[in-house]
Amino acid sequence: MADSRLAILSRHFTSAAADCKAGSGSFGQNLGWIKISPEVSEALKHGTPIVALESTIISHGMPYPQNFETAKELEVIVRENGAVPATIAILDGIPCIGLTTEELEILARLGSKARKAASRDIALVMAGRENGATTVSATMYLASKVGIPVFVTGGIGGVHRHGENTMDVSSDLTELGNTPVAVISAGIKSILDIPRTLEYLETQRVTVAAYRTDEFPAFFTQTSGCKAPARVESPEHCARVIDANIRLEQKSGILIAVPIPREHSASGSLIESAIQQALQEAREKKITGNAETPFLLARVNELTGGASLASNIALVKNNASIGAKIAVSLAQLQKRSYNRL
Ligand SMILES: O=c1[nH]cc([C@@H]2O[C@H](COP(=O)(O)O)[C@@H](O)[C@H]2O)c(=O)[nH]1
Repeated sequence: MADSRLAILSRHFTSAAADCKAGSGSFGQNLGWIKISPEVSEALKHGTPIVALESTIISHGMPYPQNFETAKELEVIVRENGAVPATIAILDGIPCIGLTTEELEILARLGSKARKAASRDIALVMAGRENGATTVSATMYLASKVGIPVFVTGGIGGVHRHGENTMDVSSDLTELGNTPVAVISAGIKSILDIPRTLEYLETQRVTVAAYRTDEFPAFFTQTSGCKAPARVESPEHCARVIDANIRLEQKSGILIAVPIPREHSASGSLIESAIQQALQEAREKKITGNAETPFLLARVNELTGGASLASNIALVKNNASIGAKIAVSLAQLQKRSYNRL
């Protein structure tokens, strides 16, 4: 129900934002564990569309200074499309919803010195007063805590190749099964096992749809050889799916997979052979667990002479523009429902 959605939003807002005395940047007495930027706090209060953005992509996904430039550009794109950006990270042990440019730069310069923080790591990073770059799972969790239903990233984690033996399955997938946030991504990299990832998402009750295509995209390439479980046609269509998920009070999330724009996917086969080589090297060097994705991303970028980084940046920007339009449509839909009450 729209009213319950609004009630949830307002509960989240009053408990997290108001108690945090959002706007002053100081911490509240009750829930003094999270900091919401004044701009995001205002947007939450007024039902202005917001797009959550993750921070592992900044620290571990790209090198400095391209990571800093991209992080700033993503926020500009979100704004140009009518939404408020909320980059999420943990700074000095405090989960932050909405970062200043200075904070974005701190994270970008820290790179892999920041801890790659998945959901399970949030408590550890807080307790240790560390800096944590949030992955898809941790960003989803924190976004949902404050009532942000739309989140843009590049790619999500998945079932790793040979996952049937190693059990290496990203917690992004289980978080998607447990947290009602819509993740807008370019699909899943072919460094992962895409068919098994789609199976696992089904098991987790995650709604998965590809944007204006029948095929599930593979991050650097528009195609993966896997049929998408469903297809969505427009930001309005995505917003209706998200709105329905909220009305149903589903606990699970939504994955919207947006193919990389064709002009940036040209180097797909070059990237694919680099991926094969990087996977081989990871096996030889016995690089596993949460170190594997950053290793593969960096190595593929080296092997492609920077082409993969350029594609990566292009697809995230495309996702940011579509994600912001989805957030705008969703906010309009919810306002219309609210006005009818
Ligand atoms: O193309 C990318 N895929 C994944 C990541 C990051 O890696 C995380 C998944 O890591 P793992 O496979 O260790 O769960 C994602 O949530 C995201 O933050 C990234 O930067 N770029």
